[in-house]
Formats: sequence, structure tokens, C-alpha cells
Amino acid sequence: MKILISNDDGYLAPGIVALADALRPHADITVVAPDSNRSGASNALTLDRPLSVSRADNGFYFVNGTPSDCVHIALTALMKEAPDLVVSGINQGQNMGDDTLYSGTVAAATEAYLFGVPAIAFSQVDKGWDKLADAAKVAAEMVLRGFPKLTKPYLLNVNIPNLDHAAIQGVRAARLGKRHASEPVIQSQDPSGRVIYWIGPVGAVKDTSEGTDFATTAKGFVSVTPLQIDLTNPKQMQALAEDLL
Ligand SMILES: Nc1nc2c(ncn2[C@@H]2O[C@H](COP(=O)(O)O)[C@@H](O)[C@H]2O)c(=O)[nH]1
Repeated sequence: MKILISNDDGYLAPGIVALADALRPHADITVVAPDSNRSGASNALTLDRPLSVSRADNGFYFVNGTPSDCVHIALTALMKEAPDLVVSGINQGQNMGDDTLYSGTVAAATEAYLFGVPAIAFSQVDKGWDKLADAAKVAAEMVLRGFPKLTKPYLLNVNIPNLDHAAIQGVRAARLGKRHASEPVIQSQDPSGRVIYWIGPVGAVKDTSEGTDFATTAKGFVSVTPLQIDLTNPKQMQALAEDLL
């Protein structure tokens, strides 16, 4: 089994090292990841400058670009054969609900899916890399158990609670929850008096009802959400015809 591994925390992040270590005994792995943390990059592609690929001493490739750039370059240039699976992560921090729209971790997996390669994005619920080895064990188990059964390309978003492996309650399918709108921007001044802005914190969780990824992980289960790319809003198609056209 050939697996391409990427992320958005960068090629030096503990999460991608742990994921590669967990999968290496079971698959022929290739790692292609950003040269620095690109959290929040979403599906951005770098179109305004050329990109370069370097190789680290541990064999990981790293790119001066986004997570989507990394997967795009890996699939269309670096890898002689298409991988059987692309996995992204393990992200430091959750990607649940609306996070998935901003997430570079999810975007790396999405780029693979758009090229017809099955893909899984793995995130740990809490920041700080606590229980990372346990999360890597869970990710490897899911890949080894789940992958052979699913033939159609799929795009899975997986969130793993920061728990000992033995304390994890199981794996559950879950729908995306929802967050409130992001907090307001944080305005300040730089030493020259110029006004500067930091993007505000992520919005508070809004929909944590039964069956959401938020609720599932809060109970100690690993949440798995199948994602789709078609952004059409079917409920508004009729309304559009009546109201606007
Ligand atoms: N500070 C803010 N963070 C946000 C906001 N909306 C989403 N996010 C977070 O970004 C990361 C993206 O995930 P990654 O896989 O790229 O690391 C995710 O954890 C979201 O919660 C926001 O408005 N402000």
C-alpha cells in the first residue's frame, strides 16, 4: 500500500512525524508537507510565484507552499505512481464543524480527493500534542482496518480525543457540528504606531447536539465524518428560481 502523508502544521510538526512513524511499518510512505505552519490556509493554492521542493535528512519533502500545493505537487510531479491513500495530519487541534472550511489539514486531503485518491484528515481535539502517540496508533488502526473495505474514493474528516488509547470509547460516524461566527478581529499598533490586526479567536461551538462531531468526541469517541465537495444548496434552488430569477 502506497500512502502520501501531508499536513498543514509543517514538515517538522510532531503530528506528521508520529503519523509517519505509525504507518511506516505497514505501507510505502511518502511525506510532502509545508516548510512552515500553514494553519488556516484552507484550500489555497500558490499561483503568484513558483514553488520549490526540498528534502530533509529524514526523507520528508517540504515545500514553500500550502497544504494543497504539497499534495498537488506530490500527485502530479514527485510520485511516479499514484498513492492508494492520502492521509493528512495529525493536526494540533480540532477540525470540527465549520473548522473544516478553514482547515489546511482537511484541504490537503481534499486536494487528493479531487484527484480521485481516497483521503483522510486526522486531527487531535486539543492542542498541545498530549497523547499524540495514542492518536497515531488510532490513525494507523483506522487506515489498516478501514482502507481495504472502501473502494470508491472517499474524503473522511477524523477527530481523535486526547486520551490514552485504552480510554478511547470507539469510532463513530458523526455529522459536522456548527460554530458561532468568529470572534472580532484584535486591533493593536506596531512600534511605529501603525494599526495592525490579528484575526480573532474561532467562534464558540453552537451545535453540539447528539450525533455531531463535537458531541461524539466529547464522549471519548473518535468522530469520522464523510465530506463532500459539491457546495450547491439544493434547498435554495427552488427559492432562487422564485425569488431572484
Ligand atoms: N483564530 C481563528 N481560528 C479559526 C477561525 N476559524 C477557524 N479557525 C481555526 O483554524 C484552524 C484551521 O485548521 P488547520 O487544520 O488549518 O490547523 C481550525 O482549528 C479552526 O478552528 C477564526 O476565525 N479564528
